[in-house]
Amino acid sequence: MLEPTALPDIQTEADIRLLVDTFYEKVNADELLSPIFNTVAQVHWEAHLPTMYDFWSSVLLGTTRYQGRPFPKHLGLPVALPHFERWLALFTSTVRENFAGAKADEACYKAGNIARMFEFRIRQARNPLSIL
Ligand code: HEM
Repeated sequence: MLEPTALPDIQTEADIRLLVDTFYEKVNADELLSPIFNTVAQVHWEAHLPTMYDFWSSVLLGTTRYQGRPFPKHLGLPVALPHFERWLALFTSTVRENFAGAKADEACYKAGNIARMFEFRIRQARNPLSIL
């Protein structure tokens, strides 16, 4: 029987770029998320991808290149729970298809926490009484 090929963990900037590039390829092929990025927000990918390399490098490798505040950029988007569930499913599958190890687990865990937090804060901003 063939042994499955061992996947590397997320360790280098090249790994971060692979993660981000592969994830946004999936996003751009996704019928739910692609219109949000490409039609609604009209994302300038040449600028967005390097921002996302910086973000994930800061989150996972401890560099401090990302200095932004991501939540406000999401507040006005027409997104709700299904979009965040899809976003997380694509992110998690990207990680699991390319990496394995403690950092890969951490990437999925942190992405899930941030996605749930964004979804909650958007819902709360739209209907502040919902928390009562
Ligand atoms: C429904 C799910 C999501 C959608 C549709 C979405 C969409 C977007 C869009 C349209 C932008 C703006 C790009 C631009 O500046 O042109 C953006 C920026 C960004 N997003 Fe998301 N996003 C989602 C979830 C997330 C999650 C869960 C995270 C973190 C784990 C995240 C992290 C970021 C970051 C760091 C930026 C860059 C903000 C900046 O310019 O400083 N996004 N996103």
